[in-house]
Amino acid sequence: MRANLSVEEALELVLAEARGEPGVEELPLGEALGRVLAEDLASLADHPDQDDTAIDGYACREADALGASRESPARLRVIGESPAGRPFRGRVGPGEAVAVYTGAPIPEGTDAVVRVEDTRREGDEVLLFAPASPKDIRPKGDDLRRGEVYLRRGDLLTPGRLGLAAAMGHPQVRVFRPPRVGILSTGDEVVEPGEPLPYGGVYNSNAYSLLGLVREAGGEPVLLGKVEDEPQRVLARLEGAGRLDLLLTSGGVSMGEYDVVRKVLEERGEVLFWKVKQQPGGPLLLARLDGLPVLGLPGNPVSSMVTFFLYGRPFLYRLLRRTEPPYRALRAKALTPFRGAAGKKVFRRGILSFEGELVVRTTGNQSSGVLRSMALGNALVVIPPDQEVREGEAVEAIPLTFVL
Ligand SMILES: Nc1nc2c(c(=O)[nH]1)N[C@H]1C(S)=C(S)[C@@H](COP(=O)(O)OP(=O)(O)OC[C@H]3O[C@@H](n4cnc5c(N)ncnc54)[C@H](O)[C@@H]3O)O[C@H]1N2
Ligand code: MOO
Repeated sequence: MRANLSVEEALELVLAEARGEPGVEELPLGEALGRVLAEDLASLADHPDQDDTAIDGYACREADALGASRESPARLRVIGESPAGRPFRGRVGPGEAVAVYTGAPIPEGTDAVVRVEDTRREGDEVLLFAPASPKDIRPKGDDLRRGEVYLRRGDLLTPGRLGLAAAMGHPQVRVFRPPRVGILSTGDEVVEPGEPLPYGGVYNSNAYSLLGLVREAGGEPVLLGKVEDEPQRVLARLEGAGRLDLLLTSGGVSMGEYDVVRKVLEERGEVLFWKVKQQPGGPLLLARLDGLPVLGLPGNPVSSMVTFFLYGRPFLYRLLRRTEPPYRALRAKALTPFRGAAGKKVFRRGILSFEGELVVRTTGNQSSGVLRSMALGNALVVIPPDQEVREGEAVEAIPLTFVL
């Protein structure tokens, strides 16, 4: 077992465990928002499928209205119209024009359009007060070309990408099934919300904050409840959980004597590392139990969230072949000081906002037991080992919400 790793070393070992293949299912487009594509998607059509007009107006030959103006308008004969969806099928000759509407194909024989505001209709004729121009013609395939891949395996289906899949002509898409992530809580003091709180008790917040983080990262949380003190029971609980891609345990990874999960992992599985030079989340543990990767998250509510975010989320992104990174760091100006720690990378909770520039301020009490910091904050402020951040200095801030 390795111990006292840097954040980077620990992440590498966690990612090396992400070897599974999530299943694949086909979904109607309308149900695929927030899912991850399991296939490359090529366009089934050109868009536009013909040269078309970007404006309402008249299509004609550019040569027929050169130099047209209020004072000397060009006069053309209107031989038809081409609304979107009912294109004009004939051929347009010299001195002729066709009324066109945004999105309609450019009629054969024309090479320019003039906007309706620069025209006046007089019966069968139209007066053009400005030259017709090719600049408002959108060439065939301007947006999408048939056969070209615009969405890739591993792309998250955002609203824009759902629309793009539809624009390419796909009624359904193949997406990855969300990896199943077991969440097992430990600790005799932990009780479920709704139960009476005994002396020294604490409500099980970790199960729900982790459930949220797992779902946000594209996984399917499987709540496994709380384990009692016997190793056999822990194993039985896991057997009843069905196939899992990752197991999260919360609590019982520090120095305590009463830690049944760590005992099970040490005796029945293989502990790959324990302890990372970071705060919060220092006692993080990575193990394998019958081939199942296990992240032993520290019990403190902030620590379990931060460690899942920094390691569990990248693990799920790797399984899902995600094309975007699991998080991005931004540079912001610190409006409050942030304390660092000797020999440890520190992740403080901050509120990131734009006030003429990106700025970040502390959420207040930074104790690992103060979950309010994660509820109030929207970013982790990263302080490298042995450093401090003073007010006004630039810091690295990682938004906790998804940034494309
Ligand atoms: N002598 C030492 N003590 C501690 C060390 C250390 O290195 N030496 N490390 C500290 C750090 S850092 C952390 S983080 C915690 C990690 O502790 P455990 O993972 O063993 O977790 P517990 O002791 O079971 O609980 C810690 C804390 O979190 C609360 N908790 C636990 N589970 C839940 C839950 N599901 N929902 C809400 N809150 C939970 C628990 O009541 C404790 O208050 O250890 C330090 N100690
Ligand atoms: O490092 Mo522990 O994770 O403070 O709270």
